[in-house]
Amino acid sequence: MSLTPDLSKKVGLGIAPSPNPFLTPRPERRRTDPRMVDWNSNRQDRDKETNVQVLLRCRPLSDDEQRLNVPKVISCNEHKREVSVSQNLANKQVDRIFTFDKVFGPKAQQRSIYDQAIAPVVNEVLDGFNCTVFAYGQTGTGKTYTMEGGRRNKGGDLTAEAGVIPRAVRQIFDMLEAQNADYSVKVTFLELYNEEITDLLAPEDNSRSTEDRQKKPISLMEDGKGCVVLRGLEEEAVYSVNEIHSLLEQGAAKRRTADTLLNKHSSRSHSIFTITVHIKEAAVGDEELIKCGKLNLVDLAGSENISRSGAREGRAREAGEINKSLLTLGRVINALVEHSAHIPYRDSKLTRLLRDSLGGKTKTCIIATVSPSVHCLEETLSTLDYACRAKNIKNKPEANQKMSKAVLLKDLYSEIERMKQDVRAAREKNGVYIPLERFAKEEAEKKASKEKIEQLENDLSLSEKQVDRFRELYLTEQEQKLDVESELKDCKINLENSNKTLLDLQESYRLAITMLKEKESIISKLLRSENSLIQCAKELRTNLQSASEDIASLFSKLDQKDRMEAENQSMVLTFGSHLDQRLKDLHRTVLGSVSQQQQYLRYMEEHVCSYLASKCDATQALESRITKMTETYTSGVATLKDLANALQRKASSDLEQINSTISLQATAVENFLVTAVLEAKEVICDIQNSLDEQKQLLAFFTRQQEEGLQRSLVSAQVISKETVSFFNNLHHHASKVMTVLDESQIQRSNQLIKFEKMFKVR
Ligand SMILES: Nc1ncnc2c1ncn2[C@@H]1O[C@H](COP(=O)(O)OP(=O)(O)OP(=O)(O)O)[C@@H](O)[C@H]1O
Repeated sequence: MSLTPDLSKKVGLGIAPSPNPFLTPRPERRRTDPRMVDWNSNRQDRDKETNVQVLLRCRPLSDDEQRLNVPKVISCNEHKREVSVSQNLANKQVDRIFTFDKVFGPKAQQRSIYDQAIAPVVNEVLDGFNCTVFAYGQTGTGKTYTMEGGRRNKGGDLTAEAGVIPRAVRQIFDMLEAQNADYSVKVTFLELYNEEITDLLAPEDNSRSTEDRQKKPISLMEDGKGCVVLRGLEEEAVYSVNEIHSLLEQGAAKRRTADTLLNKHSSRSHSIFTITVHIKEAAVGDEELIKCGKLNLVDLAGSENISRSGAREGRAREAGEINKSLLTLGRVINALVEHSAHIPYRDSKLTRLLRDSLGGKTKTCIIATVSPSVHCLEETLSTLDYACRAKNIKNKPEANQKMSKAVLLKDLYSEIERMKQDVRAAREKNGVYIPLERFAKEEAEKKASKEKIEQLENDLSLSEKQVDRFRELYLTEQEQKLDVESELKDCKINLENSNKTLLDLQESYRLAITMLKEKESIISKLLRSENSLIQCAKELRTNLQSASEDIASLFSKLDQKDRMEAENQSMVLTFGSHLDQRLKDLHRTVLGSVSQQQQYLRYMEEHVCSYLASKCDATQALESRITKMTETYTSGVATLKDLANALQRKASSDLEQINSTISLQATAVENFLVTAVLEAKEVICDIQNSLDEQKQLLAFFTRQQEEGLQRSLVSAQVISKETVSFFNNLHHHASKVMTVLDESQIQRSNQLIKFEKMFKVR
């Protein structure tokens, strides 16, 4: 930004001079003057592009916000130079991260911001550069707090809350004093309100009304070389920090502020405080050089959401103007970032004033301020996007050309001389107070004008004739015009009324739209919750239906179970009676078979006894016979022995007789043996027969026994099979009933869990 105040009117008259004060000529003259020495003509320096530095400062929650527990959506990481914004988009937590050249969180102190970010900029000013620091952000986020500070500084002492401006002033003076250099410091302080520039340092004209005083306008012009000239802007020479502070307070008090919903002391205008420093440098040969640097400190009005700031009518128009100029600033930033052929600087006075700071030769630093509150999320995101884009703006900072002191002094002296002549003429004469030389010059100009006037008079008489002709025409036209005018007046009144109604309507329309939107959102929320309720009710109904169905099925299962149990009971009973019957039958059969067997056994016993008795008799008879035979045999053997002896004694005479007797005896023995054998055979046969009989009887008894046993076995098998099948059936039924009961138990517990869950959710 190169703001060039018009020096023709003032320049620090009446202020006590410093030990070595000097005043600089108009900067526009400096640029064009061929006598100036370009001591800084360093090509590399010229072509060096630097990005605009962007800092981000997040203010702490205000006392009111803390009391209301307003949630924070911003978190700052000063170390990483990052700011993250937490957003809730469609029920999703989304974090957006922005990176800046420096980030200062809510706890950052005024001093640390200044030392880290602004002090190096001020050093550049003292090195002969033009620098701009401007604060940008939503209303109430701390732009004025950052630039000017919280509380006013007492005397020359800086308080902890002192902002960028008082600290920069202090640094400039401290450094100049430390350098022990000859210097001059001048300041301007202007306000841009509703596209009108006013001088905040202009002395108050007590003859005017308060309203007129406040609205003393400054015209903004261009010198044809792209430099902005502010005609009528007071440039005050200052010699101490305190002087600047009092000027600042004076100017700040004149700034337009208002109480809005978002800031009790909201600045309604943009303000630019400019400090111009001229420093005498060490002589190069005979030449003494003057270095010039300029620091522009800009506090922009806050961008605001008109409905949220509660601005109405005049305030709303004012906010509209603020937003319009900031919008143009945004368009300029966009055009610079996109390297557009046309940069719309001329679209607002703000961008015309900041032209050199955005894409020009100035070193620029933007402090973007944001609030951490969730209520400011939309504006915060817009500020962060804005500031992020601004990081890409490239400036080509160039140090101001140094001037030789001789040239500067010559210019100053001639300026002073001209002013002195004016003062002298004013003191000495009455009437016209101008020097003779200028009087002669003006007389010649007057003569030329007179000649011109005569010629013009001739032209005028000719024209007058023409005018007469036209006058008639004009009169008729006039009458028509009067008619039209009265109509127009009516129309204007109507139009004004319509405009007023339109504005009212627009306002009420806007209000209605916002109310409608709010209502729509409430209705849509209600609809959504109604739908979800209906959905829940439907789900509950289906759940209840399924539950009642389950309960019915449970009941039917219980009935079935009862039925089965009754059936089982009756089955058990019939089985019991059946079993009882069968067991009785078995018992009877067993008893019958036992008695039969006993009978058989008794019969067998008897039979066997009789058989044994007969056998005993037969054996005894056989034994007696055998005994007899043995005796007979023994007697025969003895007889034979006797005979043999007799025979032996009779010798061989009786041999034949003996032989015959022997053969008789042998035959008798043989016969006896045959009969004995036959008898033995008979006995054996009898024994055999009786044994066979016994065998057959025993076989018969055994068969009968076997059959009886078989029958009882079969009936016992049948009974056991039936018992087994009955118990299997019983077991099967019981397991079925158990599984049914288990299933129903699981189902019921699942349903109960579901119900519980559903009721918990609701
Ligand atoms: N970093 C901070 N620390 C403490 N208080 C702050 C801070 N920033 C701002 N504030 C306080 O917040 C309030 C609003 O600040 P300020 O007036 O500076 O906002 P602004 O951005 O200039 O608003 P507007 O654009 O409406 O002028 C003031 O009371 C100020 O003291």
